[in-house]
Amino acid sequence: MIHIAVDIGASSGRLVLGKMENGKLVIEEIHRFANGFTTQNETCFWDIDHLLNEILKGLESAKKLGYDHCTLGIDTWGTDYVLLDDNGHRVQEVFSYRDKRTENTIEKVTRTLPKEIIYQKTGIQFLSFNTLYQLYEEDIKNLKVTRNVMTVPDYLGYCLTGKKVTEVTSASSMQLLNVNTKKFDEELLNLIALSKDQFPPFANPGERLGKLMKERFSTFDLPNTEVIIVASHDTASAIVGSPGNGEKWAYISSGTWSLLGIESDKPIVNELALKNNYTNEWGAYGTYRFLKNIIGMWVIQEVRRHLKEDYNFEQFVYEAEKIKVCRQFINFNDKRFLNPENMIQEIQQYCRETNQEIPHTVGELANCIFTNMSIIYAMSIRQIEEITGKSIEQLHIVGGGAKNEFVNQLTADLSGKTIYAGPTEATAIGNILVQMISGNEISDLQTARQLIEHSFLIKKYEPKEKIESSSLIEKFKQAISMKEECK
Ligand SMILES: Nc1ncnc2c1ncn2[C@@H]1O[C@H](COP(=O)(O)OP(=O)(O)OP(=O)(O)O)[C@@H](O)[C@H]1O
Ligand SMILES: C[C@H](O)[C@H](O)[C@@H](O)C(=O)CO
Ligand SMILES: [Mg+2]
Repeated sequence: MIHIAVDIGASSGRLVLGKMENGKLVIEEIHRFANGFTTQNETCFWDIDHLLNEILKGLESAKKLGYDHCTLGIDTWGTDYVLLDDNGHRVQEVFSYRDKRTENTIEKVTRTLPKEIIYQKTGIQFLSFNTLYQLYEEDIKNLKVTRNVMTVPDYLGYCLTGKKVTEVTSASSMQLLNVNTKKFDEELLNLIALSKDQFPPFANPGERLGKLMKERFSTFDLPNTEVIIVASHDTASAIVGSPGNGEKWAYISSGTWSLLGIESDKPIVNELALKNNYTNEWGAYGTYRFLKNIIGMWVIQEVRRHLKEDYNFEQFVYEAEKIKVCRQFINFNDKRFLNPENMIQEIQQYCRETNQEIPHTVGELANCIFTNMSIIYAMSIRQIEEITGKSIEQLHIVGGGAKNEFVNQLTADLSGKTIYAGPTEATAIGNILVQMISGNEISDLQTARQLIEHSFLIKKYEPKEKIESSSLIEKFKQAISMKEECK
């Protein structure tokens, strides 16, 4: 049986075909396209119709390759949503989470319901763009004509099949689900004037969504395509696709964001987790994604966009490696880096404000980003160990960022952990594996992960250079706290 993963991240989308061959999982990328939001009148939107079109182009490629029988799973980035009217039409364009309208919404909402209570209820980290805050800022006129609120992957599934569901791994990131009752939280819904009936019924990864609507997609249709509900939040699929084994592993899903955390069989909701802003998003098969959003490779993507010359990511790594020493300490998780006008100028301005050397060259900029990212990774690993009281032995870095050898080695050196880098398409792989488990081709998650280890190249990095990580992390902490005081 052939399976197709539709995996759409914030910077790129792809359709990846997966099948078993000689006891191994073999994948083939059949279509890739760029993704990104557009800014009109200072408002940031996704082009959802473009995404749908690209999915159809990918299906056409599959058909050209001779496939006519497959299952299909869709995952995308999280927290954004689509409002649908009574006719199933979009009420408005789909906002990007980087839109500035929610910049100060957490403060507004938590005046009514304190952070501690929201965290006790949801176990979800406070990010300015969680769906809760986006819906809080929504135009009431639009909400009045809204029949359904759907996440982006669920909406794309609806466009293909006509079936509406609320898949739980994406839904949990809304910060509207109660982690204790496992239902929508009425008090949170009241804050945004919505009722639970406006959300389609819950569905879990592995359930069947339905066949492609033939009447709508007659030219693109593979005659027997069935859409399977996968872990539709791309991070949840990436974690399914991470070949961790045992109890002592952590992961970084490294793409536009870096999602660093552990898989837990129960939510971890306590004071320390709240203080350090860790989330308990729901994962596939009853797991929890205890993790933290780190700003990730978005920073280098934006530097690349603003450079006059065209650089590729290999060149950034090459140039960064030439400069060994860390010259700046920057808290890239500060909200000023979420969507600045010009990332290069924002970094330089931060350095000016903090009396640090200003990075100018491509190598200096890349080194400063990659080094600080590795420091944040090492610090976060320590935080998780402190919160859980358990030590981590292996760190799996998956996603496009796993190709960054400089960050991989530096993270090993700074954290003292063994790093396993790859697969770089862990998200698409996790998407495919859920389809395979659903079709009884694989028995369970553990077997799926063994299959990944057996099928893909995973590169190991041992801590080698003795870096005074504690002193570097201390310097970073000091620089950050000085900056906090300056605010
Ligand atoms: N050859 C390379 N060397 C180093 N880094 C690379 C290379 N190729 C890609 N990357 C990194 O991978 C990132 C993109 O990763 P990926 O394709 O997993 O992201 P995505 O799926 O679009 O985003 P999301 O996090 O939303 O899923 C780039 O920003 C870049 O930093
Ligand atoms: C906002 C991000 O999309 C989200 O938190 C993250 O999990 C993601 O989807 C990364 O692709
Ligand atoms: Mg991705």
